Amino acid sequence: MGRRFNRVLARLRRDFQLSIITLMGFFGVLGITPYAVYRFSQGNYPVAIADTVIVLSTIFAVAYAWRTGDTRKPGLCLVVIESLCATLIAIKLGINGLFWIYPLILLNFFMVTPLIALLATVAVLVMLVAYASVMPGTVFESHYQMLSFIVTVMMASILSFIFAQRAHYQRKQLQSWATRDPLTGARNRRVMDQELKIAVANQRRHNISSAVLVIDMDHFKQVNDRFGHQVGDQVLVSFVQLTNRCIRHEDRLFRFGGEEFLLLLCNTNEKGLRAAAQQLQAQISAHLKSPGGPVTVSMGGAVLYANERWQDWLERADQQLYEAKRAGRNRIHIDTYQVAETAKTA
Ligand SMILES: Nc1nc2c(ncn2[C@@H]2O[C@H](COP(=O)(O)OP(=O)(O)OP(=O)(O)O)[C@@H](O)[C@H]2O)c(=O)[nH]1
Repeated sequence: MGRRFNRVLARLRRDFQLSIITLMGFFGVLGITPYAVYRFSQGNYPVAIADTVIVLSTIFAVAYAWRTGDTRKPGLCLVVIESLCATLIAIKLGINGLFWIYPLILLNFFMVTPLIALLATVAVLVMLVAYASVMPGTVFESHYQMLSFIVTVMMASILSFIFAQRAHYQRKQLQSWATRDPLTGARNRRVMDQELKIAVANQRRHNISSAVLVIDMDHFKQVNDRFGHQVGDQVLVSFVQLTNRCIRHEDRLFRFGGEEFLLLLCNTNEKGLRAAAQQLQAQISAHLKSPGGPVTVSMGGAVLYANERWQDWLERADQQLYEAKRAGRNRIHIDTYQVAETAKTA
């Protein structure tokens, strides 16, 4: 029980959007349920049903987010459903219903991207004003009240939009600082460990094979010594740009050490690994250069075995890199399961 609770807390701490959707859901259900009960007791069924739909859809959205880890779809659904219900409630209750539009604005900006939230709020405003124009005296008691409502809603929306945009940008920047190498933009070592663990889990649960390629610049010290550190840096940056252009969208490049990189290829067997390595090497031979001429790389690769620990998998690829270096550099060495088995039995 205690461990389960700790796991829930850890997940909430790790996943910002999940914690937001949970918090909003909690307060939404807590705040609206008494009103739903009250409206039913008063016989105001359209509003009672709208309140109930809000409560149930909120519970469903939070449960969906927890089960799947996807917060985008339930967030969007909530924004659409709650905007429609809040509009209906405001139409039915007039000024008493209009108060609910303000928490709705906040909810929108917490749940979806700032632009979608702004559009949703404007849509609610347009629906209310259009209805009030067709049926005067239903939603607003006077033109002055309608104008005040439009101005205050727009002010609240625009300020929320600016704040949300800024928070969105800062979160992205923080995420980038925490996960990317500042020089090359490749993913860093911390993310690498996590992604390798995910690949191992995918192998165990879904039998999806993954492969790694450890790539190391050849004689890179000479580049630094002859042309300076800045030129060395530029070669590293060019290498990452070149590699990112060559690999598939789902593959991941990490900066493993100084001039050592790791390429994680998902859903790849030994044949695929070899083909990817050869293609990358051809591109590097053709395009990666320092002022002293072409820069070559050595590569060591390994496909993940069933039930293998990620550290052992990495160790095998590293061993192959070592062999490639020892064999003269500018070459690819791939660890083969069959060969390893044969060698053991021989
Ligand atoms: N410019 C630059 N150089 C780096 C960076 N990180 C590591 N290096 C350099 O990479 C070089 C690595 O040298 P070695 O480990 O001797 O390897 P090497 O010269 O490539 O030789 P082999 O790997 O055996 O082919 C060192 O000179 C490091 O200073 C970096 O961020 N920028």
